[in-house]
Amino acid sequence: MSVIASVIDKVKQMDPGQHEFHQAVTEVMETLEPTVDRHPEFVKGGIYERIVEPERSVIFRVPWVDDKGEVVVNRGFRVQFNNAIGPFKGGIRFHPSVNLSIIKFLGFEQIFKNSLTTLPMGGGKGGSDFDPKGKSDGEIMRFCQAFMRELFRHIGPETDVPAGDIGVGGREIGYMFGYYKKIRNDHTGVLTGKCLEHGGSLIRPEATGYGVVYFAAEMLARRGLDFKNQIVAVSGSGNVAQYAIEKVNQMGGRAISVCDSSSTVIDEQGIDRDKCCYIMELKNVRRGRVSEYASKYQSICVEGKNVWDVIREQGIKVDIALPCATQNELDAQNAQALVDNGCICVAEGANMPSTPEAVKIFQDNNILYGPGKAANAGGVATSGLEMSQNSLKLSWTREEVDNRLLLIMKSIHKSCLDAAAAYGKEGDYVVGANIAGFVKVAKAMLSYGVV
Ligand SMILES: NC(=O)C1=CN([C@@H]2O[C@H](COP(=O)(O)OP(=O)(O)OC[C@H]3O[C@@H](n4cnc5c(N)ncnc54)[C@H](O)[C@@H]3O)[C@@H](O)[C@H]2O)C=CC1
Ligand SMILES: O=C(O)CCC(=O)C(=O)O
Repeated sequence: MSVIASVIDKVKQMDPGQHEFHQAVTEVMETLEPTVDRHPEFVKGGIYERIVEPERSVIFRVPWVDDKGEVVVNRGFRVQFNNAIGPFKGGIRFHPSVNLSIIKFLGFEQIFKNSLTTLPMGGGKGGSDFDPKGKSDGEIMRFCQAFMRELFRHIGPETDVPAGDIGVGGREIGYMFGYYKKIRNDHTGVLTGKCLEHGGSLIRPEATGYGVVYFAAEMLARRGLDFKNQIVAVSGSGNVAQYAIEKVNQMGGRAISVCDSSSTVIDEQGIDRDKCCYIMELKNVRRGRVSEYASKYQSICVEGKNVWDVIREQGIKVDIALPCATQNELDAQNAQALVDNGCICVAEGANMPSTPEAVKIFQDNNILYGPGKAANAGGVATSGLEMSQNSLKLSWTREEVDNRLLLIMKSIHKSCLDAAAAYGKEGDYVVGANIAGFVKVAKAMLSYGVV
């Protein structure tokens, strides 16, 4: 049995039931096969076995008091996966589905994504099964403080630097940072995604959504295409989706969809600047449901279905697909429908949103397919820029950060293509992203000896 197959087997045996983690490991490991012959030193150094095992996983109790005065207990996680090239770095997710498998898959992906950014950041991820939906602001604050009451002892600006993810935005980062500062008496860059007033970076809120569009534009340019007049389907309606829509509009495309966990809205006229501002206010301030959009603007609203189901069922024509909601949201049936309807490009704003079967369909049909770890790396890259500004005690302008983001996305795109070509898989962004991200981390791990 090859070293790769035996590593995948061992992960499945050691961690039965961690389906998302198995999926992420299998997807990455299978594409690393060509590195085995090229780098016998990686095999000898046990790199393949070591890279699938987190440095450490912390699981902790998060007790807090709700508005009725009752004690609620949630579970907290921080998986510090790999710090070979820099401090552990990756977001925190608050969602009822969170478990160890999901946090491990996200932390594992983060290793390669962060390596691709060219910045010195290792991979980690955290979160809780806490459900922010319907909670008051006071409850959110008390939960964030309770979460940080344990997390603080595991993180630090040179150790592990968390940020946001699903259910964690500027408000939550503010509550967590405020509590960290209070109990450590230390105003330091221990979290990113902070508000501007306490050390955040301009463009960080926009970075993941803008970055995914910059990445897609690079892919399209290879075929002499761009965003102008393209019909773009976006899923989700949170941080990544909102700024992806904003950038699609700026680049002359027409974004036609959003969704949340209750419903999907399709607006074939296009979600223009004003409608996008409405969604931002609805989601970030009023914390309402996307179905409200349909009572304000002429559009289709379908309850209980995601964007990709609705697009398939209604036969809606889409040129570019940007899945920006959550893992495994886009399955084979919906991928086939996109292909059949003439879709030319899929760039993932979310982490692992396409199932393995969907990815195969995109690749078999020569669709420009940009996997999340490359296409959505602009968020963490800009977090890296926030860390640099915090260390320098400086704030860069909006233009400066946006320029750096654009250059980083171009560089990630090139690294993917270069690595794919170097390993005999010309044009394959999946192979390219995995190998380019992996080789740098593997070399760093090797240089430390067996630790
Ligand atoms: N925020 C960031 O900087 C980055 C986020 N990502 C990924 O992007 C994705 C979205 O994250 P954010 O926009 O930050 O989160 P968010 O919490 O701001 O928004 C998530 C959106 O997805 C929707 N959603 C979640 N689960 C869903 C489901 N089961 N069905 C339908 N809709 C669902 C939510 O309703 C919400 O609109 C996640 O996969 C995250 O890991 C990736 C890189 C960076
Ligand atoms: O900005 C960060 O550190 C994390 C972003 C993130 O969670 C991700 O890239 O999935």
